[in-house]
Amino acid sequence: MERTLVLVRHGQSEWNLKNLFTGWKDPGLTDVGVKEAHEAGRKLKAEGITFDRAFTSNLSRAQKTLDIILGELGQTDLKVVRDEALNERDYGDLSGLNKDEARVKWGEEQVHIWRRSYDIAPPGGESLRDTLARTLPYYVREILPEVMSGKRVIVTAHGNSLRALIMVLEGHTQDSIIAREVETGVPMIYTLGPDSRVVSHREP
Ligand SMILES: O=C(O)[C@H](O)COP(=O)(O)O
Repeated sequence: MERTLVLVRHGQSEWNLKNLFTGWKDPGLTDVGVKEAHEAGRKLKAEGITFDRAFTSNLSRAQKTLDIILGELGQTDLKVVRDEALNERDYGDLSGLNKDEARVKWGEEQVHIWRRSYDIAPPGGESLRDTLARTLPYYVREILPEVMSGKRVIVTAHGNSLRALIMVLEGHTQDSIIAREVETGVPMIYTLGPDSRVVSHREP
């Protein structure tokens, strides 16, 4: 049985372009972000992949990315499930601040720890562990059963909500997840085995 799960980080957002911490804030896609989403859809089409189920967050950049991908696949009628469990990591007090200015204020190392560590939360926000604590139960409860029943599933979400899921899917440790970057608009195609573990992963 085919068990396909595709994860896509939204295309470039207005705040990615401005280099601002975004988290639960809701900026739209830039023109580049829209292009990246079309490109993601075209890549999936070239792979011959269509979907039976689609999940996204409560934030417009991920929703719009999904709409564009489904448009490229001729699947605009597919029902989309939106849930804040898939939202970006809450960046707390950093939300809206410039990432370079934050490095000047708090130092390169501290900002990197807030952005990439597993268990150190930015002030007033969520660590990756906190993010995992909401994305993983949602994945197990809502998404995984669909994949395991042979439905082809797409999830469009965010750099850190996806890093949380990827940590489990790719079997990263708290150390190895630090270096796992997720690019905007690049489809990550996973095939799962009968025990729900990943047997293959590619990024066309
Ligand atoms: O929320 C944000 O600012 C970005 O989408 C992801 O941020 P990061 O690259 O700092 O993890």
